[in-house]
Amino acid sequence: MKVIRIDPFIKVTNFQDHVMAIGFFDGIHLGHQQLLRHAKNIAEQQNLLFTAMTFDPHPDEVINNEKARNYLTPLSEKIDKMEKMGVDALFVIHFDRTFASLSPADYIQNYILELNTRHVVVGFDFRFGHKAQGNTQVLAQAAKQSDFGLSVIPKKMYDNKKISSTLIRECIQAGRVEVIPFYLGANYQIKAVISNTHTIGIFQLDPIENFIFPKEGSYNILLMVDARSIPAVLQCDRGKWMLMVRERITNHQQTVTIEFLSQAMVKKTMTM
Ligand SMILES: Cc1cc2nc3c(=O)[nH]c(=O)nc-3n(C[C@H](O)[C@H](O)[C@H](O)COP(=O)(O)O)c2cc1C
Ligand SMILES: Nc1ncnc2c1ncn2[C@@H]1O[C@H](COP(=O)(O)OP(=O)(O)O)[C@@H](O)[C@H]1O
Repeated sequence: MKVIRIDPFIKVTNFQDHVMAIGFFDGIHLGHQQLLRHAKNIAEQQNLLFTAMTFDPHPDEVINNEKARNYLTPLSEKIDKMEKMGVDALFVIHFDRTFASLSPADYIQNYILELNTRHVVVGFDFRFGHKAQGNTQVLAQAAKQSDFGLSVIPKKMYDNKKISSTLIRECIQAGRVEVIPFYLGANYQIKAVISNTHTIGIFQLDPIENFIFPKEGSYNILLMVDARSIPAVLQCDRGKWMLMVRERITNHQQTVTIEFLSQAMVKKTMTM
């Protein structure tokens, strides 16, 4: 998969005709997956490239001055997941105040038409352009006028609620990691580094990148390390994440993947 970063000083010209899914896509949850699969199908039917367009950082970091925002999928993780969804090229637009002030019409002209997009795929609640003035109706009008295709994907729900990255963030932050597969289609995963050994079987874990962490507590997890998947317990106490593993781990100071399964009932607090 090609990753094409776009900022106001980079203009992409002569891009191959393609079908483009647009959105922030934090988490690539089941709603996003439905949308991306639809775009992939159309690209295959029409023999076009399958692309996605996302933004970095999140508009709220720029517009609402939200500092050090955490993500379900920080950009590198999102790139991995997009590749797994079969995306041929991912446009990553540097989201800044200049970009945010583009009108819906200018966004369509500069970032849809000039990129040779033949078909656009968005969700029912997609908004774009200055003050989020553009919506699917504006896009539908432009599609008619400028002769590109448009698919608007209906709301994907679970348990009568719209599947959304906000909902998933709230569940994780509340420690309800066991419900995440219903929304994400998989357990919630983060990447971290085993930084320190305290006593045999107890290690300190330091987050890398800006992943959202569950609230303090104890969690049953799977630790992916040394090409193994090891059941373990992760406990957070006063901001420090400690890992209790029964098996031998040699891979210190390396990046590991932690998959959250459920909250653990741990009576005794670990001693550090
Ligand atoms: C050209 C452009 C300008 C935008 N300007 C604003 C803005 O002024 N205020 C805002 O809250 N969001 C703005 N957004 C963000 C969108 O509302 C929306 O969050 C973004 O397009 C990602 O779509 P999604 O949230 O459906 O994934 C803008 C988006 C685009 C593409
Ligand atoms: N549950 C859903 N069903 C259908 N489309 C969705 C759903 N959630 C998001 N989308 C669409 O996916 C794209 C990315 O949306 P985004 O705003 O990043 O997701 P979220 O609402 O989860 O934060 C947008 O086009 C949006 O309309």
